[in-house]
Amino acid sequence: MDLRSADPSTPAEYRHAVPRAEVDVEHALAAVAPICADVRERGSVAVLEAGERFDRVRPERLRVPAEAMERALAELDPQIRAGLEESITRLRTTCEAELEESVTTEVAPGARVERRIVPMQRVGLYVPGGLAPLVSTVIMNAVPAQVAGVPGIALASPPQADFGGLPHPTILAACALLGIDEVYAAGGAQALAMFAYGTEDCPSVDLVTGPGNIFVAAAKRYLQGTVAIDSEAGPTEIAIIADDSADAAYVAADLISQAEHDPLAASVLITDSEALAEAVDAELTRQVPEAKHQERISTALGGRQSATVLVRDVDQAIDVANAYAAEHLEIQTRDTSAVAARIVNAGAVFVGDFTPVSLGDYAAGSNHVLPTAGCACHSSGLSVRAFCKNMHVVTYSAEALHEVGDKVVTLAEAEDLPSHGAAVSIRTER
Ligand SMILES: NC(=O)c1ccc[n+]([C@@H]2O[C@H](COP(=O)([O-])OP(=O)(O)OC[C@H]3O[C@@H](n4cnc5c(N)ncnc54)[C@H](O)[C@@H]3O)[C@@H](O)[C@H]2O)c1
Ligand SMILES: N[C@H](CO)Cc1c[nH]c[nH+]1
Ligand SMILES: [Zn+2]
Repeated sequence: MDLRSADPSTPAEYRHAVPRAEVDVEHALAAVAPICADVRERGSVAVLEAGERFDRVRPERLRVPAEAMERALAELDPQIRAGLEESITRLRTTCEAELEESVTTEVAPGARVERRIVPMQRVGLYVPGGLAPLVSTVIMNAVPAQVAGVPGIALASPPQADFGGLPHPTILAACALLGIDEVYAAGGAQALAMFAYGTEDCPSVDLVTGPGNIFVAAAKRYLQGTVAIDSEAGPTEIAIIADDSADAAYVAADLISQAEHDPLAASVLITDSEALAEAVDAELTRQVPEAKHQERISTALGGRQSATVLVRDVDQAIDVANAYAAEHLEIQTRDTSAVAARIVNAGAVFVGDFTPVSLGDYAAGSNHVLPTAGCACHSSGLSVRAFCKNMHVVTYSAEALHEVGDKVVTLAEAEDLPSHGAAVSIRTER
């Protein structure tokens, strides 16, 4: 990979140590805007036509028939089923532990404020299916939604020309395993627009979640405001902070593992050891030719979005990592927990030699739908919290209102909104 030295200037400028992929969300917006507008205008037929154009297949209908789901589950390889069930169990354990309780506070006698946790009522889950059928993403989207108690769950994944226009059978099988029965054969921006605007086949949703390629990330940005989104979970990124104690073969394997997602995927090594950098490069040279998706991997590793960043020391490595805000950050150094404790910007952090990103992709119990393109500075990885809302439920007794009423009236007068005050005094002066 390209070797760059971190600018010795202020950490704020480290953001530019490694740029994001060439085709970033801004550029893709021009491609997705007309697709979304067309779906808004023409509904399902626009979704089907976009699928024909970009996925080279037109399913008979957008909604996947129940028998196709049942068949897919019946025909699912038992070993894959066992893997999915383990992934579901571990993620469900985490989601149930993270589910927040409603809390009631009595701010004064007879004056109660309840923070009620309420699930979204209808959500649209997106599961990528272009370069690889990401069956694990069905789990990452559906389990937190189900634990949150969302009553209306719809899922979309691209139609596959090899499967008669249905989404990949393992994706359908995972849906059936989880009891998700509202599934659509739609991908990319057109799928998200279908969820956001609704069509004659698919009622609109309150929230869209799930990762995707640059067009999916751009569609999320375009549709924000029409529908809530979880985060821009676009082309995959891995950054690794490693010192000379790291195992170069592990580091190279992890960089390759995420590069195989997408030619636009970013693999970034941040190290204070030139020897480690050289050893990782040698391992990449050895391992990449043996990889099934070596072309896609080489493109990703050779892109401007991938690099080895040479830093002065681990302190500077932490500053560069926090500025870059990777989707996945691995830490393979001495004293990994001390380094992990200083990370503030990352989609998820993987600590130590035996916690590779691939573990989190499938079965760690963490969620693999994570913010990319620097969004980890302000956005979170998908969790049960994304599917819940806080709603204050306020209940005052007459006595409690009398106790605070004059102050409410005073503040209303101060804002020249006297009728606000009158709505209180009509009660307290009776
Ligand atoms: N950030 C995360 O949490 C996360 C998780 C998993 C995967 N990913 C990323 O998701 C992506 C999956 O990408 P994918 O392509 O395999 O599947 P995808 O389902 O995201 O995208 C495929 C869709 O893109 C649309 N499309 C293709 N070319 C287009 C064009 N020129 N204009 C408009 N639309 C077009 C098609 O409709 C197709 O259905 C990868 O980049 C992977 O790295 C990210
Ligand atoms: N690493 C991806 C997030 O960028 C998630 C994933 C799904 N399947 C394999 N990997
Ligand atoms: Zn992955």
